[in-house]
This record gives sequence, structure tokens and C-alpha cells, in this order.
Amino acid sequence: MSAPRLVVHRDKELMAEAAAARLITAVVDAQAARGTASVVLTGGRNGNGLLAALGRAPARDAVDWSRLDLWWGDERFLPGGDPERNVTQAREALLDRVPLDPARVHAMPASDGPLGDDVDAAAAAYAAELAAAAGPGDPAGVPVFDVLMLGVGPDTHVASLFPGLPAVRETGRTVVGVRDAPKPPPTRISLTLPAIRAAREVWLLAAGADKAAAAATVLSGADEAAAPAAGARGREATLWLMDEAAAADLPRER
Ligand SMILES: O=C1O[C@H](COP(=O)(O)O)[C@@H](O)[C@H](O)[C@H]1O
Repeated sequence: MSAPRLVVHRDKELMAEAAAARLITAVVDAQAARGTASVVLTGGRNGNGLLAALGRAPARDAVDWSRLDLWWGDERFLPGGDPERNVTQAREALLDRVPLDPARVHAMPASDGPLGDDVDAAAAAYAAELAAAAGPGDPAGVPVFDVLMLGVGPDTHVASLFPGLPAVRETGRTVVGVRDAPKPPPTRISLTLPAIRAAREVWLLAAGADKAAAAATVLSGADEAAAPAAGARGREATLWLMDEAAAADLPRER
């Protein structure tokens, strides 16, 4: 697993533009090397800001959108089309305006889907979809994602892995149902840390003053059960993409 590396931008707008440019390059490079690319999207303000910036970037046309697999790191377990669902927000920010292959857009199940409102069954179904996409050389039971993005919550949560809840300690399953999340809605679906750590590159997005304490806690060596973002590492790279406000409480010599 790779050690965290920090990239600090002046403000959240610049961070979103720079992260979008970085994502375009990563996808184009992956498609050139392997024919396809796979990216795991995050919900939240920073993740949606990045998607909106990507939509404004002229270089977005360098991406072959038809050869891109999109997955989600977590989802709010709500009815399909609910404005609070991460996939709904991602569609609005970008996905509805680029020529993706619908079969490659792997949204997590909704609470009114064919599996009904059983969040554990929904999580198991997503784990099965990931396992089916994994190759024989992918021992984690998920594909080797090229880039997996995670918004960092002010409480250090990533995906829907919240401090102190059992999901953050999961070692066997790749996807779990989450109940009693402290941030609404309380019922969610999340990739687990072992699934997250299967990615080549993990990018943690932290912009805004409300992320400063979380970033300082995680980057000072906190335990992942108490600060889940501490457990989010990529095989080849772990990047913290930040703005100055989120980096304000980090040691000066960073
Ligand atoms: O609820 C969620 O929150 C986190 C962080 O969101 P932010 O608005 O504080 O940046 C997000 O990463 C996660 O995907 C989402 O479900």
C-alpha cells in the first residue's frame, strides 16, 4: 500500500479544476494502456464539484466515454431518482451529458429496486456485480480500479464508513449495508476498506475549512477504526487533493 501524498491548491474551485484535469489524464492513460478505464465515484460536495469541473473542461473530449466503467464507493439507500442519491447528483453534475455506455454505469441499488428495501441484499448484489467484473488476477473480488475517489467527511468518514461503526472493521466482504449512519440518510451501502485498497490509485478529496480537523487527524497517523479515511490507501498511489482551507491544520513542513 502506498503512503499518502498531498497536493494543496489555493481554493476549492481550483482544486476541482485540477482534480478534473488529473482524472482526464488518468482515464486517457488507462485507456491507452489497457483499452478501458475504471473509476469509482464519490458523492458529496467535493466529488460533485470535480464532476462539474470535468464537464466544463474542453479536454473531456479526450476521454473515450464508451470505454469507461463507473462504479460508486457508496450510496444513500433511497428510492431511484431521489435527489439525495449519489448517482442522481452525479448524473446531474456530469453523467447525463457525456456519451457513456449505460451498461458500464454501475450504480448501487435503490431502496425501491427489484431487491426491495433489504440493504444487505442490495449490498450483496453489488458485491456480486463487482466480483463478476473482477479478473482472475484480482484477488480482492473487485476489479483493479484505475482511480477510486473518496470525499472526506468532517468526521473523517469516507464512502459510508463512519468512525466507530462496524462497517469500517469489515475484512471479509467487499460491500456492506450500513445502518444508523450519523449523517442522513441513516441507511447506506458502502465499499469496505479491503475493496477500496484494491484500487491502483485512491484520491481523497478534501476542500473547505470544515475538513481541516479531519485531515489533520487522519494525516497525523490516526487508527482507521476511529478515523476511516486513514485506512483508504491505493496500491500505487494515495493522493490527498486539498485546498488551503482543508490543509490549514496540517504541520507547516508538509
Ligand atoms: O454522505 C456522503 O458524504 C461524503 C462526504 O461528503 P461531503 O459533502 O462532506 O464532501 C461523501 O464522500 C459520500 O460519498 C457521501 O455519501
